[in-house]
Amino acid sequence: MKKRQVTTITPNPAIDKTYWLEGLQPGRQNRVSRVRVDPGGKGLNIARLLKGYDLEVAAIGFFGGIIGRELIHMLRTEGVEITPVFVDGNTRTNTKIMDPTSGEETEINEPGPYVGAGEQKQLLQLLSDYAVQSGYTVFSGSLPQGCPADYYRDLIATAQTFGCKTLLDTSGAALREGIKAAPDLIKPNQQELSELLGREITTPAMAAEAAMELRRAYGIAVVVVSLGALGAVMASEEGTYHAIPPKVKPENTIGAGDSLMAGFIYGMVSDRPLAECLRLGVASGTLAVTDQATSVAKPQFEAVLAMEKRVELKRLD
Ligand SMILES: Nc1ncnc2c1ncn2[C@@H]1O[C@H](COP(=O)(O)OP(=O)(O)OP(=O)(O)O)[C@@H](O)[C@H]1O
Ligand SMILES: O=P(O)(O)OC[C@@]1(O)O[C@H](CO)[C@@H](O)[C@@H]1O
Repeated sequence: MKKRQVTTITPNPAIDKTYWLEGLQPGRQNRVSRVRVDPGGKGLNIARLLKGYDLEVAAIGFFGGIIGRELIHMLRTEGVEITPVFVDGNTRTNTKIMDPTSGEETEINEPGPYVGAGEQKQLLQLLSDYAVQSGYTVFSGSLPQGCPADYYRDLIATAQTFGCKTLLDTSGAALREGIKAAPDLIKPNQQELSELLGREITTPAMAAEAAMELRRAYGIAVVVVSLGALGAVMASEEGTYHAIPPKVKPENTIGAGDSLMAGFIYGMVSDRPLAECLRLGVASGTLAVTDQATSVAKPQFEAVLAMEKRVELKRLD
């Protein structure tokens, strides 16, 4: 019996600083009307959400400087078990600008501190310690400077040797290389999928076709493609599905993908059929966009269950 249900791996965590600013003017002085600060980084968002959903979860990643220590403090205050690999330099601050009138969201993400080969090895070792105790390992977000594009491939291969299920949510070269390790699940969004395949994916039907193609080409058991307000499609051995969310008023869609992942993982951990995991994932993602925080400030599973009832599930194959 594994001690922990889920371990999330966040190589490039962040503090998210969100500004509310009407009519951003590049090249001019801009004054914001409101600001909020949240812990950020995809894997840390997933860990906080899963903790809020009452799962046994641990988080590991690279942290540095004052911001890194502040971030660890914020997470521990919420009761998230976190084991850092410390690096020189400062954990990044990612700036998000919300325009309340247009609804436009602008993201300015820093590259993160430099992570050397020794620290990369330390995280690999730490992952072995956690993978042996965990049912699922979740690899999320961009890689910091210094990490090669195939770093996730090595991490995933290591977790697989301990019989862990591996889930990957990243973009660009890290995604292209990471899928070569055949993780159990990937969750690109529409843009990440288009970039990966080198062609524009614009409809749920195209996304479903592309998801099936990726399963076949790389031996990935489950491919979920998130499509913003259109929900998400999934290709799996249990069928191809589209989960469609209800219409909601979006407050902040940043981190919605992490909430989708958290809902989906909750479903997997509780042995639900994959179509139900997708429905829970879309419910959790949709709930997140109604919250002003990047991801969700105070995740509660009862709210996900209420939203789940409003998500329509369609079989596509
Ligand atoms: N405008 C919206 N209305 C309703 N639900 C939404 C909206 N935007 C996102 N969602 C929900 O959140 C899920 C994930 O959204 P999205 O595809 O934007 O993820 P993402 O691009 O990976 O997000 P991020 O990288 O910011 O975490 C969707 O599948 C859907 O359930
Ligand atoms: O730069 P990355 O690692 O791709 O994304 C980082 C990030 O934008 O993702 C999260 C939302 O999903 C935020 O908390 C965080 O700032």
